[in-house]
Amino acid sequence: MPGAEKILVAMSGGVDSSVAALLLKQQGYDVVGAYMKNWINEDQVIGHCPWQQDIEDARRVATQIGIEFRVVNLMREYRERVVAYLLDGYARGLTPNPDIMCNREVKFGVFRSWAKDHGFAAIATGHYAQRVEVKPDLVTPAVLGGLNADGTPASTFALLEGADKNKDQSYFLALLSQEQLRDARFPIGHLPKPELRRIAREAGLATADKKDSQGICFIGEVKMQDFLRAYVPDAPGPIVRATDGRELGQHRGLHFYTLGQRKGIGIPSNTDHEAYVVVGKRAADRALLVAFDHPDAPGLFQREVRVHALSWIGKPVTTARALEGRVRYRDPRVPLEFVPESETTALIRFAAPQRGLAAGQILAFYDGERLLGGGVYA
Ligand SMILES: Nc1ncnc2c1ncn2[C@@H]1O[C@H](COP(=O)(O)OP(=O)(O)OP(=O)(O)O)[C@@H](O)[C@H]1O
Repeated sequence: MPGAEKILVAMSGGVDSSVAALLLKQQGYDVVGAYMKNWINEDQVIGHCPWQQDIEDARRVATQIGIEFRVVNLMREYRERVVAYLLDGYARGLTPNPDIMCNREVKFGVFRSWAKDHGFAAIATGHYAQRVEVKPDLVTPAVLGGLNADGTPASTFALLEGADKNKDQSYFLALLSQEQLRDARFPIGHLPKPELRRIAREAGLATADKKDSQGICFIGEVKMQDFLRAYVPDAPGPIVRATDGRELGQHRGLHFYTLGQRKGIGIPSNTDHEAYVVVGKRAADRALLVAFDHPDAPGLFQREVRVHALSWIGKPVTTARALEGRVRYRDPRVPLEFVPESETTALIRFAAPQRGLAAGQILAFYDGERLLGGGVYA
């Protein structure tokens, strides 16, 4: 009986997860709310951290809804699995994606395990994404993560974009596995945001008018630049114009820059008001390569790219086929040809050249609004 299912709701202190908890409670589930304490600025290196306020907000909402509330301390795991990945990536000249890694490793990783260990059937979040059951025969049992006791394939789930296309967060779930999705619930994924706010106000939730969170997952309001300044040593080098090799200035470290970046390069535009954009990094002399922001700037646009660390939610795509891809959060899906080269790598041919595909970032694959999986730009 679904009414008896125990669900642990990840409550961030924001309005989306507040409404997620409310809806599950109204649907008759046995709901407990939990705030994940993942990153606290013990060293006071970085100023304002709103986590205490967030815990208070989450707790107040839990009380209003009438559910138990806990704080789960995952700081060690977060440091090991997300901060270490982040710092290692920057040290290697990549542009990591901590939000996506945090979802795979922490929210749907250790937090999910914690929930299962404590007798919960599933975890829920306030992501704008939709989980739907699909026919078992669409996915091989090996991918499903198991068979039922009678030998038939266990249920399979697909992940669809959130119904509110302006808020869709499926991109951030691109590296989830079938097993992780099986244990996940997205109670607000079918709602348009204005409707969600209305529900929150009508229920008088303390977070009804709280503004949406910004910045990277769990590092709270801290901007990535401040985080890097505090945790990665400076490694200066020249800023070089890619088109003619002319040195234009100095930078403090390649980790402050990413392919396609225009803001904060520190080199003024020329007299025609043309802006510089980052087009590459040269490891040998730590040069930051820049060019005027034109479609033909060397290295800025790519029609072909390789991805590695392929990850699939359902059946892996093992033969060349036409798919769609989202090259970054909030970009529209674009057509591409997926050409597998091994189990974990593929060559991607975009129908139209794509701008600023930084090594270390994630390409998410879609079949229409169904998220299939993702890979990391080489
Ligand atoms: N510190 C946290 N503790 C518990 N759950 C969290 C935490 N941070 C994020 N989450 C969960 O992950 C979901 C997506 O996180 P994100 O940071 O993108 O928030 P959001 O979309 O603004 O949602 P919200 O309005 O609930 O904060 C949240 O809705 C919540 O379920």
